[in-house]
Amino acid sequence: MTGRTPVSDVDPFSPEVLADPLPWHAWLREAGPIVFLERYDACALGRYDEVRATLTDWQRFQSGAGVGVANFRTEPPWRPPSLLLEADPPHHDAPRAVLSRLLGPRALRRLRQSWYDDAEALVDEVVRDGELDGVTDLAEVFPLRVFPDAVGLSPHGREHLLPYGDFAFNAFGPHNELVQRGADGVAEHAAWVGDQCRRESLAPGGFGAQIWAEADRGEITPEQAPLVVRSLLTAGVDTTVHGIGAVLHAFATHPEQWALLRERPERARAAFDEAVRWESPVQTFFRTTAEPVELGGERLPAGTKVLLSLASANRDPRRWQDPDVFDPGRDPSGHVGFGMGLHQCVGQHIARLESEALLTALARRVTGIRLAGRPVRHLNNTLRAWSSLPLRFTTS
Ligand code: HEM
Ligand SMILES: O=C(O)c1ccc(-c2ccccn2)cc1
Repeated sequence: MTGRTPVSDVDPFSPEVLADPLPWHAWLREAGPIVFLERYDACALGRYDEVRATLTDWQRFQSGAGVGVANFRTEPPWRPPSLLLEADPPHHDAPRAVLSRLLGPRALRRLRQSWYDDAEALVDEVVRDGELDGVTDLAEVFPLRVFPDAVGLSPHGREHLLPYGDFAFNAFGPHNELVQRGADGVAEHAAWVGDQCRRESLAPGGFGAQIWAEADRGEITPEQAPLVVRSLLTAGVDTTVHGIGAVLHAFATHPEQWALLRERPERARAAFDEAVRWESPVQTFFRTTAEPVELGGERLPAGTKVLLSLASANRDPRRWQDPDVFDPGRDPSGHVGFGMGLHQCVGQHIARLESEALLTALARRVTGIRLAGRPVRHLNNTLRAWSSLPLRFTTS
């Protein structure tokens, strides 16, 4: 690195930064277009333009060496790499085409009414005047009620899903205390997840069975099918739980916005995207340079790990007006909370439908939503999450 690139020994994965990353994001954006992180022998990008440009340049900034700190070329991954997330074209193409087809807007019209009904039922169950926990009573309950059924998973053992995903998202970071603490139980969670990916385990008609049917049609191979199912179980649970936690926290801290949502419940979808921009449930991940590249005025050798801070980019004042304001009335399109480009989240429509169904059911019944105590963070190397969100509801 030449002297021009600011060098930092900050640890973006330290408990202090994970608990409150905003000062780190502000420093990163102001330090320059690119910063060298001594501790991880990696570069870091915090500005919207550089993050977006890197995400949309899959040829030079690749995923095949892993999208975490670890470089799969030099150290073995903890599990067989994802056929989507940790793959580049051409290998990425067929698995991606399969999930794009199965998880696209057309496919979700089939689920819409039943997810709306399930959201109404859950709200009727838990919501009454008084207090509840937005995480343990709503954000963790609704996705785990509707998504495993849509995939076709066994009703037994679903408690493995959240800790498995939590470990997977921690594992994109360094082997710190969060990873070490999760390592003890992951084998049992991974065993259950792996078993659920077998054709025989999956209920007919679910996403899992549909993936196996795609293998029968030759769209992917039978060897790939279980790993494509595993992608849904890894990426499709913790993300939506914390996305819903984020939007509930956003409204609880902006009660005037809840009143506006009740007037126009069709705005629920846009409000969720604004919460994904504002909070960025997925904070960071990496790319690896495939060749020497120029970035931010610096020349990076091939094999350089580049940290992309989605959260910092989503609050970059160079791109967003009043970026730190949660404003469901703004146009959030272009946010990088679901990524951008080739690897952009293939499950984003699922996430939007889950959140929209729950928010719409709540908006119908809940006239006021406020914090009823101090929320408690759940620390993870990649995810921005709450472990507890005390809320007070008033109902109509
Ligand atoms: C609020 C919820 C969610 C957020 C914030 C989120 C975020 C993201 C992001 C940022 C990426 C890009 C990763 C990269 O570029 O390396 C991604 C990819 C992906 N997501 Fe999501 N996601 C969410 C929900 C889901 C759901 C519900 C599913 C499955 C049903 C899912 C499945 C995937 C898969 C398979 C990929 C890899 C796509 C590829 O590499 O082509 N995600 N997600
Ligand atoms: O295919 C998988 O197993 C998988 C897919 C996507 C993710 C992911 C990573 C970073 C940000 C959001 N999603 C994780 C796992």
